[in-house]
Amino acid sequence: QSTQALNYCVDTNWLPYEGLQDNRHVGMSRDYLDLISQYSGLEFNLITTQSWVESLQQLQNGNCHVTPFLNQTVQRSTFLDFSQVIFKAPNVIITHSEGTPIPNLAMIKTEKVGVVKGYRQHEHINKYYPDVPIYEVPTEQAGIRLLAAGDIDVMVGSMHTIMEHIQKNGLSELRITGWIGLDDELRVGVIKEYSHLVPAIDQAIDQISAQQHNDIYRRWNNVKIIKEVDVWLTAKIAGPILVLLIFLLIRHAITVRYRNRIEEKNRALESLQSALKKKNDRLHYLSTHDPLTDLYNRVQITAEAEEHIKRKKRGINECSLVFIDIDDFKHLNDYYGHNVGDAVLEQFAALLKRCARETDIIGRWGGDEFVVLCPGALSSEAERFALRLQKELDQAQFAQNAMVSCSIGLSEVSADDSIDLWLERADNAMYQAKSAGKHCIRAQ
Ligand SMILES: Nc1nc2c(ncn2[C@@H]2O[C@H](COP(=O)(O)OP(=O)(O)OP(=O)(O)O)[C@@H](O)[C@H]2O)c(=O)[nH]1
Repeated sequence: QSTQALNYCVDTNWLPYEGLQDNRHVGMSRDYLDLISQYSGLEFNLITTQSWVESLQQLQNGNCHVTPFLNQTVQRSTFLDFSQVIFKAPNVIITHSEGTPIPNLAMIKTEKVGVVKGYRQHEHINKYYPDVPIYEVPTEQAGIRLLAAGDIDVMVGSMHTIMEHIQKNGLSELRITGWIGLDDELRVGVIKEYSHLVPAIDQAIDQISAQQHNDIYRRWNNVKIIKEVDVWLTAKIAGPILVLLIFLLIRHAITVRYRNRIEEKNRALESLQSALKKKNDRLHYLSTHDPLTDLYNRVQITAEAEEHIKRKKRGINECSLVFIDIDDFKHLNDYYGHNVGDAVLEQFAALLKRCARETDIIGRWGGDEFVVLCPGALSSEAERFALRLQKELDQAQFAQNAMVSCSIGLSEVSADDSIDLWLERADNAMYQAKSAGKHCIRAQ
């Protein structure tokens, strides 16, 4: 093993084979050179250049002693000796997917073919296809872009590096359509002055295992770039969908918020409506009922009586009116007090309800006066009710054991009646009862 240090140059832009990134040597040739150094003991110092053409010049003028990954050509053999082949891959033809696919260089007539300046495909085409019009490009990447832009018709290059450029630049419109009849057979090139080192390099290459070859290939030809392109494409498709989704989510959230608010307001409105209905019902009740006894008031009794006069006029049915006045109520009030008077009025109303039929209409006319309308009843039937009432009253027990009696006037509705006349007759009858000593019944 030798410990000799050698300067080396590389192609600056030929990934995944090799390239310079931040003036550091990267790519497959970097891994191979490390293994060769490890197995041969040779040391390699990178001389940075701006391009492959400059690297070739440095090799020609002796500043660079070695280049790790290049094809052997007649011209290059004039100043370099070559190791055995380290890596092999086809050189391919690339066209635009919309153009005619070109499987080999013999098919080319007038198409402009891009070839990287200084690459050995130049020598190959000149030698075997002298009529093909060559268009020199500075790098494979530049050539690929010119092809995508339609400035050249065909590009030739190394399969792996070309694929890397296509994927990296997202140029999915380009296709590999053929083979130029040439393979990359990449070797270490050593300038003539150091050609005695070639056997040591060959021995080192022999020691590189199949597994190590595989690992290097995989490391530099993985699908990382494709994944990046996929991510970009996915973002392009998913971006608008995401924006739309966010818009729909925001709209949904706003709609839900407003719907909740409206529902809240509706609930408040419903509760207000229900409270209003209760109040209206209460108002209606108060306008038709007496609050102390819960019986109909004078207004409602009058309306009901008028209805029965109309029915009588139409000959539908009879109706009798029972006018009731509690006897000596003033005295009861004076003796027991107004509260007891109220209690007696309530108890009297309850007694009326008990004695009356379900169809009878009972009301408080005012003060200690009550009216019962007995639909369908003739005066005689109304009298039976009045007698039942007097009897119940005699047996009833009132607050403070107060003695309560009443005078009752009856009148049957006639077809000529007005409400005043009908009431007047009943009232007169009641006064007759009073005049007769109270606690009795009279009819008119
Ligand atoms: N406690 C109470 N007393 C009332 C109410 N409304 C009227 N009164 C009283 O009832 C009494 C009615 O008396 P009057 O109509 O003068 O006659 P009376 O004492 O019953 O005598 P007669 O009718 O001749 O039997 C009055 O003193 C009224 O003040 C009431 O809601 N509660």
